[in-house]
Amino acid sequence: MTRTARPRHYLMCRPTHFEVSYAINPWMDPAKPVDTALAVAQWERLYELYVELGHRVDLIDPLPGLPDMVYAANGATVVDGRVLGARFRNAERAAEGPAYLEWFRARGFTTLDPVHVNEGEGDLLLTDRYLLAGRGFRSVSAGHAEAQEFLGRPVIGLDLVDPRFYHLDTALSVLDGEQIMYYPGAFSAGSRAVLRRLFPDAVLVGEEDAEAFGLNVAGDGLNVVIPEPATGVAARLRAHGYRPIGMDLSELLKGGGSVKCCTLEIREAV
Ligand SMILES: CN(C)C(=N)NCCC[C@H](N)C(=O)O
Repeated sequence: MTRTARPRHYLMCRPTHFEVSYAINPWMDPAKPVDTALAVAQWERLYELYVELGHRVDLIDPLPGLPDMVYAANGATVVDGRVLGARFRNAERAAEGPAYLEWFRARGFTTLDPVHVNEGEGDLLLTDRYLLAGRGFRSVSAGHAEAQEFLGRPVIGLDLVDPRFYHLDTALSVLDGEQIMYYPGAFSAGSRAVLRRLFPDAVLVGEEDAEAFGLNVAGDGLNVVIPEPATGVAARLRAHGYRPIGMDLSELLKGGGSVKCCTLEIREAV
């Protein structure tokens, strides 16, 4: 199958203040040392790769005291130029929502400051037809309803059941249009049945690749940027006509995030 790359518009946040000073997911261990300079260098390679691939990348200023702000995907959800702000479950990240929302407000986007918890594109992933919405660990069903009402896309709620895969974007990725890739073990039996029904041609990934954050990827329809250790995902993607590009984001993995987490997609009004 012929795949076509389409330039994307991303928002990223340099990990200037990155550290692991608290633990809100099973990957985080404040006792393990973090090399912030290495995190910045790895992040910069990701930024440069996006620019080389022809994507537009805007930057938001990192704020001291918000080490997880590098995970820009959690900062908002942007569809048709409408920006649904994030409301975080954990107090440690609460100030990130308003910071991201202000960035969009200052640039003239239509914004909504949400009432209910949703952790941006960490849990809300857009296909051509649906807004796939994770819940169970962070975002809640009322947050999904708020997303549907504001963004005008039908929400499909999906129950996450494995704490290692606490955000939807650790367990599922949208590769292009209606093509998704996911790790079935991260979902409840009912949600697996929903996914099979809606996406019979999905690419399925095993536990080892999911654990290597192989579903936390950013694609443009042809190129798919993936964490380097997810070699099984690379092979699956190649077999489906995509061009996987591996990146080393080992330091950012210590906070429980990888490629997709660092990448918020800005979908302008058409
Ligand atoms: C792929 N994932 C999980 C993300 N979209 N974001 C990473 C958030 C990491 C942060 N320490 C937290 O636990 O919230």
